[in-house]
Amino acid sequence: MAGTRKPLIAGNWKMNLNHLEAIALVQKIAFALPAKYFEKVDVTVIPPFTDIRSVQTVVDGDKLLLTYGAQDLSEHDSGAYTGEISGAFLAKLGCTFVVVGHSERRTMHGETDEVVLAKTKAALRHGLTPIVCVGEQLDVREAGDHVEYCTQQTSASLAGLSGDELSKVVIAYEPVWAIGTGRVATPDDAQEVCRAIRGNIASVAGDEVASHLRILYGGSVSSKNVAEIVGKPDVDGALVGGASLKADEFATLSAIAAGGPLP
Ligand SMILES: O=C[C@H](O)COP(=O)(O)O
Repeated sequence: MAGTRKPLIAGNWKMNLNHLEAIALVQKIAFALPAKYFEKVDVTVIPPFTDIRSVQTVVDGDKLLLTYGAQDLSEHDSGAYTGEISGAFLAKLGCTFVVVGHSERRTMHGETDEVVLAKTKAALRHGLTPIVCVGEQLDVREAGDHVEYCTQQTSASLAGLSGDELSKVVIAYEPVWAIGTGRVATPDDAQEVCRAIRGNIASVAGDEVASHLRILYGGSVSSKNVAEIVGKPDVDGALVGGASLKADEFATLSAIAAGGPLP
């Protein structure tokens, strides 16, 4: 992580925790992370849609410094799209971030780079910060094509965005083979791809935009490995799945990303 970029720790709860459990978890995380940590790290939680209003109430009521977001949004703003959620609704609920193109949505819901791009544009239209996910499958990694694959996926998922728009995006590199498997990429693996993604952004938007862009790593991040991963120069934080569901663990890894001390 370079000095000019503040690390971001984002806890993607996936389809876990109801709204009552969400309130309890947010309160525990907040209790474990007093204000001093937020000078050095941004911490956000990404609960299911049905929890967001409850999380908003706790964050606003207790004036918490952690932010929150959503796991997906519609590429459309309103209309006959049953089951979809507009970015306008998320903005109204005070969301800061929205995850776009997570590999679970790309794989299970057939989201293409074109859909990811449309959703990224929708997020930006509504003043949300998209966390755009890219990452290779195991066969791509084993063939040694992961760098090219991820830079191409990044280009296609962000195609045509202006430098100003790109400066409002967060990218998350999540090798699919490391998600939920306990098989974490090495810090050097994460650095290799994050560096290439930054270079790719620099080639289309210039060094200034690229040098301010936050690029996260995701895939089996925990308090045991986060220090080494975010210690790499082009890795600016983590998108955390399983370890974000336990308050102590999530607070500890956030504190480590802040440079300590442990809570
Ligand atoms: O969005 C988070 C990632 O999919 C990582 O999940 P994980 O930390 O459970 O491997």
